[in-house]
Amino acid sequence: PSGAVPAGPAAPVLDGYAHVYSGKVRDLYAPLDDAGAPRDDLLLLVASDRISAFDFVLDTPVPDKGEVLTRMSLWWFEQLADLVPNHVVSTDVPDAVRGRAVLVRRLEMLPVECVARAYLTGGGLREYRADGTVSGLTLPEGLTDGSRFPEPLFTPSTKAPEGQHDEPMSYAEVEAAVGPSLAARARDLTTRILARGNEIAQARGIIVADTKVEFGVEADELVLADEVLTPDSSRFWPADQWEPGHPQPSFDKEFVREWLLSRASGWDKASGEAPPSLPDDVLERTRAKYVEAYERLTGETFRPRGADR
Ligand SMILES: CCOC(=O)Cn1cc(-c2ncnc(N)c2C#N)cn1
Repeated sequence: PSGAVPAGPAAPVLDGYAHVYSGKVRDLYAPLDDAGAPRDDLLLLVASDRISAFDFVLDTPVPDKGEVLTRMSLWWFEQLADLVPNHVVSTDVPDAVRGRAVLVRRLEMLPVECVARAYLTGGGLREYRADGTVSGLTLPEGLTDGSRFPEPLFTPSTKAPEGQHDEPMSYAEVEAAVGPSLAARARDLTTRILARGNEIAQARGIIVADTKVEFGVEADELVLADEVLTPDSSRFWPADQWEPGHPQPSFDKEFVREWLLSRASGWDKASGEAPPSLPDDVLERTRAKYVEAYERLTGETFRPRGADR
């Protein structure tokens, strides 16, 4: 395919597992059965230490990022267990991915990126400025970058092929894709997950501006899959710096973005070329932000379990 999206480091080979699919920063495997064939009832979801910025997967991993975000997602699954069942089976995973992989039930996934937004920014802001709506929903006048919505909005999108941007989906298109009942359930759950996420996160100094969740279906019930309320699936903003009217600083990616846009990087974003490698101090400060978000949210000290990889 054209475009400068780098292939990124190949997914590691895992004994006893078949590689199924790689996203920008995560890899999916199927466990092999005794006959060496991929099982069809389980998957291994592995979070790498890769970080993406400005739509590029950077070539310098952030130490412990995969483990911190896996542990954060597992914690959120627990916090949300009263609201929605999830796909988690176990964290008994190979040493090579210890701490940053989860064994999950393989589900029939909804063909919808279930996005909810509590604040106006990014693609939603562009749409609002163009025609006063977000995903077909009419909004009050006078909103600006970073404005908080009275209630989280359901703004679903398609699952675009690798390397392309997701396209907004109207609610009617979601109903056509999954039926009115599952569409209503998905909208209700996605907005409640973000509302609950902000109740918990804002009490700990973090705004979750928006989030993307994925659901599978099991016995006509929606099951929360993928990762949930992490800085990779959501926009995390430091609550004490929130000020509508301009782009908000990212809780976790601000150091990476600032350095890449600074003269020090020698990178010209407009060139379309892949960004340069990040210096160690930017990697370390970014790692510290992921650890800080985890410790603030969970109240637990982050202790790496993963073997030195
Ligand atoms: C590389 C990472 O890609 C993804 O996580 C997106 N994705 C999720 C599935 C999935 N498919 C069946 N059952 C599941 N429980 C899941 C999950 N999670 C497929 N792609």
